[in-house]
Amino acid sequence: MEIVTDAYAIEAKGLRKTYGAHHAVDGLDLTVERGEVFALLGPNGAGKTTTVEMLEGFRKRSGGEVHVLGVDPQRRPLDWRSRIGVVLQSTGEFEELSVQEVVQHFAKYYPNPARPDEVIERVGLQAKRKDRAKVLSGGQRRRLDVALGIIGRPELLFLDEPTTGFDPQARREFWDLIRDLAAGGTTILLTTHYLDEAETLADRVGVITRGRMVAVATPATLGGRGSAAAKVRWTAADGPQEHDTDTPAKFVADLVARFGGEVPELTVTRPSLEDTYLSMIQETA
Ligand SMILES: Nc1ncnc2c1ncn2[C@@H]1O[C@H](COP(=O)(O)OP(=O)(O)OP(=O)(O)O)[C@@H](O)[C@H]1O
Repeated sequence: MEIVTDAYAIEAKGLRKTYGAHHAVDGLDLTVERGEVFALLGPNGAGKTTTVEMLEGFRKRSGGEVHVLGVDPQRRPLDWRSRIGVVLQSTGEFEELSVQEVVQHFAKYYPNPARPDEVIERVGLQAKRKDRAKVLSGGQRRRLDVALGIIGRPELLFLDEPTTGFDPQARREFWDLIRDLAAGGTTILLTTHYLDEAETLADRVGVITRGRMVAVATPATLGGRGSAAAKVRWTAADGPQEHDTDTPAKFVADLVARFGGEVPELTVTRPSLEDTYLSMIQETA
């Protein structure tokens, strides 16, 4: 089927990458709407980075059709590259330059860059402006990577495991930054192993196993999660109790009536995104 070129930020059909006999990406389909935040999930070695690097134009595909902002990424025209921001899994360049110098240097590659000082502040590195890149901690280095990804005001931002090594507060601050960018209309494709990150940030998630997209849904509905039975837990005279039900409100109302008031240690839960993801991965393994 012919791809309609400019309707989506990303459209890939039957995407393939083989290394010798190994099918790292094996006929993967992916559509990302403009303005959407899309998270790619999947176990180690599933093919997420290979997919993202083919979409960025850094790796040649072995097969399939791809359009990113209406362009075949393998062509990588200059004006297209300036519309895209990339945060790779790890970078180790420019060790001797200061944070400010690195960001200023990268700003020069773009026709309409953001102000370097503003970007440094947005990623929370203002106190480290004058420090050389090589003395930054792992999490600070990652923030610098993110700064370089957004300095060109990209329409589409690729983030490969962006918050690995972040402390909890830095992760929250990063999430705020991503929400800001998304609110400003930036399309974002990220890979992550943190299910809470996917749940908080993503409009939709896609699960990749063995080079194939096995599910695409909103975080709330992945794997039938939205309609899964609720688990009610409480403590009775003879110890902890639990019960699975499709009608938790009615079940809890009956419990309250039975107890004649408060039910000790009452909780009602649905499967977390992590529960759903893990059972999905086991099924397709
Ligand atoms: N240059 C390469 N040569 C040969 N095999 C490769 C190459 N790059 C990746 N692979 C293989 O392709 C598969 C997919 O790797 P990829 O890095 O895309 O996985 P991933 O889903 O990003 O994993 P992770 O979550 O660990 O980052 C793996 O089996 C990997 O060993």
